[in-house]
Formats: sequence, C-alpha cells, structure tokens
Amino acid sequence: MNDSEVVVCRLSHRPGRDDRMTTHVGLTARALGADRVVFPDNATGSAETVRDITDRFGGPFEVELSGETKALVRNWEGTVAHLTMYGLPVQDVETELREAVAAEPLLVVVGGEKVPFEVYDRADYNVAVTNQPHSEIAGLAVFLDRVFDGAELAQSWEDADRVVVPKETGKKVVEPDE
Ligand SMILES: C[S@@+](CC[C@H](N)C(=O)[O-])C[C@H]1O[C@@H](n2cnc3c(N)ncnc32)[C@H](O)[C@@H]1O
Repeated sequence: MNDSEVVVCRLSHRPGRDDRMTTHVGLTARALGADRVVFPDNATGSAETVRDITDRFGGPFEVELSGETKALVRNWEGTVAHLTMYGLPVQDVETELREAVAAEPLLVVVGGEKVPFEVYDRADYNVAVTNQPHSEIAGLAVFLDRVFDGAELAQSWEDADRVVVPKETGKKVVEPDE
C-alpha cells in the first residue's frame, strides 16, 4: 500500500505504567498501515503482544526493540514527523506528508514521558492532531489515516491464521480461504 516504508517509533516506555499504551501504539501502527514499529528495549512485553497479534491476524508487519530510539530519530534517512500538540495542524501538512512518503521513508515519532527538544529540532514536521492534549494512540490513528488518505482501511493481510468476517450482528472468525 505504501510508496515508501512507514515506521512508527515509540520514543520512551515506563514499564508498568505505559505497558498498555505502548502495546496499543504498536497495534494501531499495524492496523492502520505502518510497516514497522520500534519500541524502546524495555518494552519487551508489548513487543511480544504485537508480534503475537501479527502472527494470528497477519502481516506484513515488523516489531523491533531498540536501546537507541533517540539515535534512530537523529539518524533517520528520510522524513521525520513528530506527533505533538504543539505542532502544525495535520490538516495543513497532510498533502506535503503524502508527497514526502511517496519519495522517501517516513518515521513517525510518538512520545511518552517528556520529549527532549532535540526531537522537535530534528523533526521535518512537528504535527498536531488538534492543538489539545490527548493520547499518542488517538494522534497516531488520525495521523496515519490522513497520510494514507483512508486507503489503509481496506488493506489486505498475508499469512493470517484467522480472518474476521464483517457481520451486522455477532462475531464470525474463519480460517483463510474457508
Ligand atoms: C500523553 S502525551 C504526554 C506528553 C509529555 N508529557 C510531554 O511533555 O512531551 C504523549 C504523547 O501523545 C502525543 N500527543 C498528545 N497530544 C497530541 C496532539 N494533540 N497531537 C499529536 N500528538 C499528541 C505526543 O506524541 C505526546 O508525546
């Protein structure tokens, strides 16, 4: 679906307190069209959960752990978009972002605890999904939907061992090609 690789970087992780949020950053990145998520190396449980979901519901989607998420941002060869309530409104930069992702890899940075100034400084785009405080998961979902212009909602999944069949009522899950 993507022209170039789209990678989501969770900048920091506080074990215990951030477990669910970090896991959901990964699940949202996968479901809404990113190719890969990078978690800090203390987020092992979140990485395991997202890999397990990918094994069951399909990919391609990669999960990586890194001891150097800030260095990943600093040294990224491509476009860096940092999600922050202090940035430019996503609706004002979405066209430029689509052009950028057509040309080169995009790193989408979401914070947790306080984000250092060097990330704001390195970012090619500091992007706000409203200029109100809310959550990295909500911000990431709206951001990816704008970048992919809705195409991610209809993506297909490979190597799934289960497929959800949409139903007006109730739940139906089948094996592929069933
Ligand atoms: C709950 S906030 C905490 C921010 C942290 N206290 C700080 O000072 O940087 C965690 C992350 O959610 C994301 N976020 C929160 N509100 C946002 C908004 N309006 N637009 C884009 N991203 C947002 C940002 O990536 C932020 O780093």
